Amino acid sequence: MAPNGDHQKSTKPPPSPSPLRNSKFFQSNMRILVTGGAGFIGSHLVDRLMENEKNEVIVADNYFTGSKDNLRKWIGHPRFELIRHDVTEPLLIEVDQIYHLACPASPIFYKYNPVKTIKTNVIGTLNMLGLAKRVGARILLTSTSEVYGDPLVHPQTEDYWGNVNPIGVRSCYDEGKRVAETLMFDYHRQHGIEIRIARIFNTYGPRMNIDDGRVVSNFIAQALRGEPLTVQAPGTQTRSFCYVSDMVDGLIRLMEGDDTGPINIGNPGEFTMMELAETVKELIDPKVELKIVENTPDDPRQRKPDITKAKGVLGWEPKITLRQGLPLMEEDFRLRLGVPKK
Ligand SMILES: NC(=O)c1ccc[n+]([C@@H]2O[C@H](COP(=O)([O-])OP(=O)(O)OC[C@H]3O[C@@H](n4cnc5c(N)ncnc54)[C@H](O)[C@@H]3O)[C@@H](O)[C@H]2O)c1
Ligand SMILES: O=C(O)[C@H]1O[C@H](OP(=O)(O)OP(=O)(O)OC[C@H]2O[C@@H](n3ccc(=O)[nH]c3=O)[C@H](O)[C@@H]2O)[C@H](O)[C@@H](O)[C@@H]1O
Repeated sequence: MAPNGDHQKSTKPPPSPSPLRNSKFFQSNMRILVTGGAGFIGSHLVDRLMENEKNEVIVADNYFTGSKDNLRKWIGHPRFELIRHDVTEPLLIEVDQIYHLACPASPIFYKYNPVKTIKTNVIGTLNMLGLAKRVGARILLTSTSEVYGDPLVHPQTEDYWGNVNPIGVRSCYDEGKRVAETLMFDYHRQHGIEIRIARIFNTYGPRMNIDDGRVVSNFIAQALRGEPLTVQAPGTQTRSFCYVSDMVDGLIRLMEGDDTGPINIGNPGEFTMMELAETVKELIDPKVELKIVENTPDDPRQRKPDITKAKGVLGWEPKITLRQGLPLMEEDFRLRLGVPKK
């Protein structure tokens, strides 16, 4: 073998660079983890994040209440990865931002296995904070208006500490989220982690599980099936409903802004459950009946966000009213239930 390799000279042209060199994969400059990204809000958030060609998105989800179907348009995309992962176990990856959504959100699901729900909120958030600390990522927690419990202040401002039953059937969720918020601030103060906390108020829209159990999805599915709308007693309890595209916009603004929060993100339009049922009835099927059924323990009697802080700090306010949002959700439910509009 000649050491100078002269006789090895080839007449072949040099190989062309790997096609990956020009692929979008290598241009990405923000790697974002979305835990719970196969769920309702998470999948809409992923859609929005993927619109930006500079983002690479990784979803970690255990599919308890979410589904791969919600992400089907991204599976196989070079800037997208989907991992079956339970956040109660540590996750070792390299990311720049973490949107931490993983947690069952519908009361029927979070009460199904309350010990698992509290583990998800506490150990899951601890694991994601550990990841944020190790790689220096900014982390956003989707907390909830349930941290205000059955509120004695109305509408709720962020400085209200809440009225929460620590030993009730909802505590795995509302106390779990309160501990998650505490952990976020302790990691921020002790380790300098960049944190963001959103207190989300009832959000609705396409892709909610049809049998999710939450009130808007229940009423729409019931109206389309011609079943009575189950208004839980007394029917005078209120909620304020935010359309999912407004919610995603608020979450991204919070992540990109400078304020740690907590910040209320929700639509201040407040309705009694009876008013919601009447609106769904009017829009979908005026012949459908309303049925008063028994309520569940500790159901908050009123809930409405004060969004002064979101307006001032994030320049955010919702754009879609309930009457505009319900038909968009109806359209999606009709498609999935196979009930065409007459
Ligand atoms: N939708 C709302 O009205 C609302 C209101 C307040 C707060 N939030 C919060 O927003 C987040 C998303 O809510 P959503 O309405 O999209 O609910 P969802 O149930 O549709 O989504 C939750 C997702 O988290 C996943 N998940 C649950 N436990 C997990 C675990 N241990 N490990 C990994 N993945 C897990 C589920 O499979 C699902 O994909 C939740 O944190 C919820 O508490 C939602
Ligand atoms: O926004 C929030 O912070 C929280 O709101 C909801 O919890 P909740 O408001 O109890 O949600 P629903 O189960 O949709 O109930 C809303 C109201 O509708 C009533 N309801 C529910 C279902 C039904 O069929 N009929 C009915 O009247 C309930 O009694 C309750 O008063 C979500 O499920 C939580 O994930 C979220 O964190």
